[in-house]
Amino acid sequence: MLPGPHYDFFASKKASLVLAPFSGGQGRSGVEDGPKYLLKHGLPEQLQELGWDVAIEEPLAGEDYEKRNETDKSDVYQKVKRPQLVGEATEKIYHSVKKVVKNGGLPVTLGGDHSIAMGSVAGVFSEHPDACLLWIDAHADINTPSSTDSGNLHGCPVSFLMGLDPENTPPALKWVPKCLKPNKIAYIGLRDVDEGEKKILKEHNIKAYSMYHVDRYGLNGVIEMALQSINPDGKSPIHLSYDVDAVDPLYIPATGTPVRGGLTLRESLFLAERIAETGRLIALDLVECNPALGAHDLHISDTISAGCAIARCALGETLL
Ligand SMILES: NC(=[NH2+])NCCC[C@H](N)C(=O)O
Ligand SMILES: [Mn+2]
Ligand SMILES: [Mn+2]
Repeated sequence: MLPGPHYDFFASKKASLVLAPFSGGQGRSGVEDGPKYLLKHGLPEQLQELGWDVAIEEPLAGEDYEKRNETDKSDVYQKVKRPQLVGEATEKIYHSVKKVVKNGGLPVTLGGDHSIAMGSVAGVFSEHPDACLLWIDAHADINTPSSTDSGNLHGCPVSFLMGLDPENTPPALKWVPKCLKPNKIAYIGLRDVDEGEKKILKEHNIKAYSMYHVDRYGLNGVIEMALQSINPDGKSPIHLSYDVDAVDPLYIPATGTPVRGGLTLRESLFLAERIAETGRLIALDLVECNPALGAHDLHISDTISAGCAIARCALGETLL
């Protein structure tokens, strides 16, 4: 039977915006201003308008991570850049997200770069070990400390959550629990995957849908296949980790590692709507908006307004 429109996609409409103004997972400053811009654009009010109770959590308040990012050049472990900084920040985010979930809220973690998902995903999975993860991204972010070329930790969060390279894990990241099984993650939107990452994806038989698959089967088809593989009975809670660089830079230009040939704006929203429709969404990350990388104001407002729209769609805007 085909499901028609229905009501009540979210058990309780309590959301917490978990602010993660953090840039230490990569080298381009400005991404730490993502949360500030999203708030200024009215995200909290927009979600309230949709009937959500909106709280704000600031796990990183009171510590100047940006300053440390500039000054502490000794924070390197083998090839990995700033593990101490990333380790501390993500652990704080972990505790904050875990608390939100424990109290029955839906955490919307606003980055910052994608390294912060080590905190958000670990926080969600510690309360819901049966959850599954949809990773929307141009990149696979599954490099290990051994495979990374750039040394940037925003290219590695998935490998830490899976515990792929324990011998080379920097001490400051040892707190990250091995909580993600390879059959519980699927990717959509990939188009810039490193050779080492391709090997890892293949070795663990991870469901990875690239833009080729989006063209081949249509986005809806790809979402169905992804959900079928990570959530076959449709009962697992879903964590949606949304890197805005999955979207074509025509629509979201202000991001640190843009790659052409991405999702259209409409596709990017449909994806969020389709996950909302499952009624299983329990957490959302929205990462990699970098207002400093807009060439002019229109780039910034396009990026931030599309980011807000993705969050609204994931939280049910276009459902009844
Ligand atoms: N979250 C992101 N935008 N990640 C980009 C990662 C790029 C590249 N694969 C790296 O490991 O450095
Ligand atoms: Mn990316
Ligand atoms: Mn990413």
